[in-house]
Amino acid sequence: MLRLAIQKSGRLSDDSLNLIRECGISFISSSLKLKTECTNFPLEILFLRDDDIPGYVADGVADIGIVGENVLVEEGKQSLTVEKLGFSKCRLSLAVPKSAEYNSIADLNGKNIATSYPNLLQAYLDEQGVQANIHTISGSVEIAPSIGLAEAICDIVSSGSTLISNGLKEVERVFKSEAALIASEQLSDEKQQILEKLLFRIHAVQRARKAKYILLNSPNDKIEEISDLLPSVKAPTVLPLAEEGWSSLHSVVNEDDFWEIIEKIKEAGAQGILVVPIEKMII
Ligand SMILES: Nc1ncnc2c1ncn2[C@@H]1O[C@H](COP(=O)(O)OP(=O)(O)OP(=O)(O)O)[C@@H](O)[C@H]1O
Ligand SMILES: O=P(O)(O)OC[C@H]1O[C@H](OP(=O)(O)OP(=O)(O)O)[C@H](O)[C@@H]1O
Ligand SMILES: [Mg+2]
Repeated sequence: MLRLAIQKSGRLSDDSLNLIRECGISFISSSLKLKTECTNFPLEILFLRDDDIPGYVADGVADIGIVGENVLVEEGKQSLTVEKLGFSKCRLSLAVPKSAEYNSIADLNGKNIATSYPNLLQAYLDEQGVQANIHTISGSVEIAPSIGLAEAICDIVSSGSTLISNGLKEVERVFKSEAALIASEQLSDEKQQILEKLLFRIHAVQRARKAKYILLNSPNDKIEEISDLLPSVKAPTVLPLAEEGWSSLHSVVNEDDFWEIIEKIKEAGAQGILVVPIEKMII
């Protein structure tokens, strides 16, 4: 059985659990139970504070984990990374009061900066040649300037609304982060095999998230032109329609290119275009 550590409750929790569920893995979860065994896959899930996850995985108490890269790098455990997972995207940024004059990072020389990420911040300040006093606090960092604890802060930003609500402006981006899957360096062969099975499923889910299945009707004399516009896993499927002179074309398109492709195939004569989500994609 492979032990997976995920965040009990917070910004990583829902997406971590959804990913496991989308991999077809079932488990019973309740907010009070901090450990659960999956019913149809050799996986046990531990629900922990996110800061503890890299340490548990490094010590082999948990075999794998899902954690933000910001926490991972802060704790000096980036070597445990297996791969990025594409959710909980955010950045670690420096911010100062909206009214403060700020021209460059040099303005932070000799200033007090409050943060929960002292290592990441120190590395950034060193790189920039700035000497400041770092005050480590564990949360509600955005309050620090307004209570006189610091002149600047360094904290997680996503939409930026927490900064705005607290009268702050973002001035420097220190680190870009997203959720990552991490694994212990001492997995047994058996556990390694389970991890590979899990990764196979994760990749199928991730590929499917980015892709759409597209179905359309095409006059037979336009099949070639439209097929050339459609990317696909191998080649588009072409099926005859009950109406003479028409065919149905099926293919897979990337979500990012999707609107551009639709415009082009419509111009080329495609009709009755349907776009449907894909649940899993194995290539
Ligand atoms: N606003 C956000 N948008 C996107 N991702 C975020 C955001 N805030 C944090 N994250 C990411 O999610 C992780 C967990 O954030 P959260 O705020 O839930 O942590 P926490 O309060 O330290 O939780 P815990 O109680 O587990 O210690 C962060 O380390 C970061 O990688
Ligand atoms: O730029 P925004 O979209 O406003 O997000 C940024 C905020 O999100 C996180 O806190 P969270 O809301 O998770 O609460 P926490 O302080 O309890 O961790 C982070 O610590 C910021 O305060
Ligand atoms: Mg935490």
